[in-house]
Amino acid sequence: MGKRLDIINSGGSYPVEIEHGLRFRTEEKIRQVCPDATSVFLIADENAASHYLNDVLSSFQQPPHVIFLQPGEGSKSIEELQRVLTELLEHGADRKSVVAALGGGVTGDLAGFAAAVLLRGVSFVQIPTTLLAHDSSVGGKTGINHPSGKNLIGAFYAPAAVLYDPAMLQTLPEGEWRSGFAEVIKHSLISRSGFLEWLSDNVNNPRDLQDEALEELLYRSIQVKASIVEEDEFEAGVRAYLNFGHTLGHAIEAEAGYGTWTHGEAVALGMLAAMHLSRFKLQADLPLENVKELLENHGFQTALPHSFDHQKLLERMKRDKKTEAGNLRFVLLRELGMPELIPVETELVKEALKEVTSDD
Ligand SMILES: NC(=O)c1ccc[n+]([C@@H]2O[C@H](COP(=O)([O-])OP(=O)(O)OC[C@H]3O[C@@H](n4cnc5c(N)ncnc54)[C@H](O)[C@@H]3O)[C@@H](O)[C@H]2O)c1
Ligand SMILES: O=C(O)C(=O)C[C@@H](O)[C@H](O)[C@H](O)COP(=O)(O)O
Ligand SMILES: [Zn+2]
Repeated sequence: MGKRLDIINSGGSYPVEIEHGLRFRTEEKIRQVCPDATSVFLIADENAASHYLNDVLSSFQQPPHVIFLQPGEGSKSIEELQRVLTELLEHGADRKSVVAALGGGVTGDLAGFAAAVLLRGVSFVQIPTTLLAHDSSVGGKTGINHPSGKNLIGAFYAPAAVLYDPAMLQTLPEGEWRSGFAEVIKHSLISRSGFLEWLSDNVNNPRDLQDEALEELLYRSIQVKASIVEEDEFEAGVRAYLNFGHTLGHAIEAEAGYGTWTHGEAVALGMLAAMHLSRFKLQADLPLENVKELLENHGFQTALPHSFDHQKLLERMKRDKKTEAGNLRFVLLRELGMPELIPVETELVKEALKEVTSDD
């Protein structure tokens, strides 16, 4: 049992290990990739820590210093970054210290950015505890939010290792399984690897998957991401495809107030809007109703509530990192599995917003 991928990047490569029970071997695994580490600092989401911190700590001979993070998107802030950096410095972090993130995407993004800027960079290890973090822990995007928009401050900073123990997902609330599954669906829609077919044949509810089947799901979804980030680590081209659904998704998250919508819920609606845009702009013949039904079957909201002001969403979208010279660019699908990054006229975006807005 257990699976491993090695992600090749500009720094060499790093392992992504997926194995039930891996949390009990955390120190050994960190030492394998950082043999001369002077100390380990664990940045831990409070909810994840309440279930798994003792297991992780039991793997250490010398217990690491633990910095707790309050659960929620609000922790991806400049204030929390400052607090974490201060605590790392006050507890003697040096250039050979290792920062390890125990939690979901929020913890990984914040801790990774702290590791990237602390003393101009210390080693970083991801210990993901959510389904969504199969996406966020791989590829080296780290960062925090700004009141203007999601992830507007950050750095590409690859982990030294990703230590994924899927047994830790068992305590995830329903909505967090759903949120993570949106990124699984995203990977399936942008890839021609047969993942979409595999998913519909093998996964009814990700929560019901037993040990090996869950490892297989994570492995296959990470494989899609890995092949893209290996080709384009710093998003000069094809990596933007991983942003399918995120132009509107990020705008929804920021406009609703960080944490009101989960990342995955917002991305799911963003994917539907991007598919409408693909119809308008590329005359793409996409199975939109099937994808909508798939999302509904997994409990996603597929209609944008009337409370969202379309003009405000548009203004948010214009601050997206893909925007160039004020022109919105979207990841569209020419057909399933064939994403492209395309400039889109504001009028078409308004039409797509109307298409996804709730009738009642
Ligand atoms: N860096 C990237 O490439 C990338 C990719 C996708 C998403 N993201 C970012 O990731 C974030 C979302 O990540 P997330 O969905 O993991 O959210 P999260 O980190 O906020 O975790 C979701 C919730 O689950 C709780 N939790 C975590 N692990 C748990 C466990 N094992 N048992 C019970 N509860 C647990 C947390 O306390 C939190 O309440 C967003 O900020 C998004 O922008 C980053
Ligand atoms: O890894 C990537 O590249 C992604 O775009 C993955 C996304 O799922 C993720 O939400 C990412 O944080 C978005 O990046 P951003 O550059 O749009 O902030
Ligand atoms: Zn995402």
